Amino acid sequence: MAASETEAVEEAPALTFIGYGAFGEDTLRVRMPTILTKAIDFMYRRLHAPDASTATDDEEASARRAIGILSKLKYEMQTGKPMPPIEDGASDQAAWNQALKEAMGPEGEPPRWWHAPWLLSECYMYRRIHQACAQAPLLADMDVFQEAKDDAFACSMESMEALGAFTLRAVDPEALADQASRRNAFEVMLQFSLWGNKSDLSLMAEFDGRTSLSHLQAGSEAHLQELRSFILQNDFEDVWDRLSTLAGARIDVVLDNSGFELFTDLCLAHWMTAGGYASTVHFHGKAMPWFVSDVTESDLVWTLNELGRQPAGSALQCLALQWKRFIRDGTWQFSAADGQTEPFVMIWHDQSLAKSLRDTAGQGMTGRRDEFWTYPHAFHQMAEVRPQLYSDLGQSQLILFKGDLNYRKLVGDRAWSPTTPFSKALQGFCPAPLCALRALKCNTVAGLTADKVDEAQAQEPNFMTIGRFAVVQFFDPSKASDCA
Ligand SMILES: O=P(O)(O)OC[C@H]1O[C@](O)(CO)[C@@H](O)[C@@H]1O
Ligand SMILES: [Mn+2]
Repeated sequence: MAASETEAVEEAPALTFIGYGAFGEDTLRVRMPTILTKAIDFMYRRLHAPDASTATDDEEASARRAIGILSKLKYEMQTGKPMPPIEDGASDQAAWNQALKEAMGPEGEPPRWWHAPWLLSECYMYRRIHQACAQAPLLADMDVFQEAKDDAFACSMESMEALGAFTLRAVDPEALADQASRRNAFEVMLQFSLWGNKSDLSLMAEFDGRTSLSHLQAGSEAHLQELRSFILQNDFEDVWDRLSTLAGARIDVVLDNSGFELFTDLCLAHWMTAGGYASTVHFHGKAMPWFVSDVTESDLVWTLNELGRQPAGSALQCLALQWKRFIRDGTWQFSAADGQTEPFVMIWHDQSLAKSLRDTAGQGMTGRRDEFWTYPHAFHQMAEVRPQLYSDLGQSQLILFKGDLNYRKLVGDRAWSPTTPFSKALQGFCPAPLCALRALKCNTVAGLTADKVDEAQAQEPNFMTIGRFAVVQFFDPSKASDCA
């Protein structure tokens, strides 16, 4: 039972969105325009790449138009202009424009940059980047953040090798035969997945994921011990108790960042599968490039293929082969199969595997991505806005939510008192037992004890936004009265 559940709890204040504050101001004033500039630069280089020389005049014109659209978007963002509706006719357009409508001013004026809630504003920028790319054939299936993702991946090889070797040892039947080593392995892998969240590219300058990753690789388990003191609420025992009850269950992982964090999540999923806790793992990725480093299905395929290209017999190559087997036999599915969204077929770069996977079509070959994960909505709105996804998640026996943005949506990005119980901050979102694994990068948090808040504040006044503190927070709806 998380400590804050037992503490006397003051009533949550009026539910207002978190203010921008210093960090939010920095995000809107510096980070987001920088990200837009890098996206524009990518588009410009794509337009002038050698293979674009065969582009038709129309294709060139639409790519130039995309650059113009993002340049205008940057001007609008920096001068507090209105945020116009989404108009590319995509399947998520209605949901997006409803969210924008709900953010209108008291006189019905459209939402404006700097005045609309931070969560909506930041999500909206990425949705507008997608809209600009979608109208240009030269850019339509490109990821404007791909280069940043590839760089981060290359810098993580040593950390991945360390964790990869640990994972192979942990999934060995001998290791799995011993309950104590199971518990230790789970604690280590859960922490790797937690701290893997520090490597998030939308923060680029703030804290270089690479340095924090190098810590993880240097004497990794010893270093995890040091990092433990930065976990402000650690419900590990609750999560371990829950996992220990599972056999052949469905476990869901709502992914966050590609690169090292994705690798830590796949290692953890592998261990939970090999340990018999899960017979299927559903991974939920993003339907478009999102917050620079979030996982799209092409990131997932690229990562598996990149790992598969490592030296034969290396830990990374062995893991990649096993993970592709999990996909082929349907043990691992990607994103929720809610029947409502178009299926995507895993496109594999190495044709041999593609052929064998095509031969076993239907066996884990298709997954479904759900567009809800790239809406601006808080998760307590899911049951109403995306009922099929909510009921699909209800089939899960444990859902892991990775990262800061997912956490913000779990607690509605509200200005909670940090000691408000996590269960209350979820505002009725409880499809299944869930665990949030989050490095704090934004000024909203719930479920902490007053002592821990005081301690963190004394240590670091900006503890909520510097990305050095984290939470492992568990919630089991069967133990709560107010579940939807
Ligand atoms: O990848 P994560 O952990 O979700 O972090 C994304 C976070 O970074 C920020 O974009 C800060 O720039 C936050 O607004 C957002 O919640
Ligand atoms: Mn992210």
